[in-house]
Amino acid sequence: MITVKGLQKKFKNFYALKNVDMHVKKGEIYGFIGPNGSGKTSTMNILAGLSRPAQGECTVNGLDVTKLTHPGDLKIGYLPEDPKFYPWMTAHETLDYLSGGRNTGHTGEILRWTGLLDARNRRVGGFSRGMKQRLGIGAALIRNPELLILDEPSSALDPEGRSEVLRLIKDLKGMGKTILFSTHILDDVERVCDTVGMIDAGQMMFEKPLRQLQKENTQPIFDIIPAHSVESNILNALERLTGVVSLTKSEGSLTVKVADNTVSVSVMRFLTDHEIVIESFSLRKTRLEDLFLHGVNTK
Ligand SMILES: Nc1ncnc2c1ncn2[C@@H]1O[C@H](COP(=O)(O)OP(=O)(O)OP(=O)(O)O)[C@@H](O)[C@H]1O
Repeated sequence: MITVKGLQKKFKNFYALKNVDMHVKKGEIYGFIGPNGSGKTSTMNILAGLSRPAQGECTVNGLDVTKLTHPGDLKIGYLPEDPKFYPWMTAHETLDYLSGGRNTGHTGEILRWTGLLDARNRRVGGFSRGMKQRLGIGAALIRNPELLILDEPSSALDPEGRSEVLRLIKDLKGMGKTILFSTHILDDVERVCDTVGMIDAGQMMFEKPLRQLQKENTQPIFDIIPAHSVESNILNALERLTGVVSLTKSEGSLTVKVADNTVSVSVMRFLTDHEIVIESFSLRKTRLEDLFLHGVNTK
């Protein structure tokens, strides 16, 4: 759906984008992450046909965006970082206006889907941030595009508003749409994305399926919470088990560092043999948050 190669963007003498490669596949949710000022909006504006790159190849929906005569030719849905609406229009009037007065059935559907049906006759000027954002997503969908580019759709919202927006993004995927969205909230990426691309200072740091990223960064550490306290001689025996590298005990939980994931079998067997009731047994995953901080700080 989107292929970007060697993308550069220059503002006077400053390169906001130095070398960006991206591949967004049909039907996926792609999370575009990066710290403030890293180049997410600059990239997305180019992809939406709103700005021209200094250099690089950029194909969106089969069209070369560097040769567009009008952004509307792209047939995508675009939600800017801070969507603006006429405050005196109602939600219904806004969507009707954006659809060019066509497709009124679709407008009703969008109002229902975005949870704005009851508020359809209220002026948008009085809408909360979350309502405006949902209206913005609805507006991006008004012409039924296959690809949606959403710039920070959830970042300025409270947890409930974020959950609602993430639900809409998942729904869009269910409708067969392709979604590229930017965010700096890594939890949101972990909740909905298929692929993650990370940009820092105008350069892509990585682009990988979320599952692969999580797998590659899984640490062989088990966090075990026993239901009752475990005697120290049993803990010592557990620490001596083949494959166990170290064991640390803290406030009712055990941190067991192992050589690799397969050691889970003998650790579980040990716990069963010693009739240790456990409340939780989990393999620790490196959170995207850690990767992000690591990637940014070790550059
Ligand atoms: N019109 C402009 N003129 C000059 N510099 C700009 C312009 N637009 C963006 N920049 C600069 O380009 C860099 C990338 O900005 P961009 O808005 O793309 O980042 P971002 O990742 O979207 O940041 P944020 O998360 O804060 O929105 C920043 O250093 C920014 O100051």
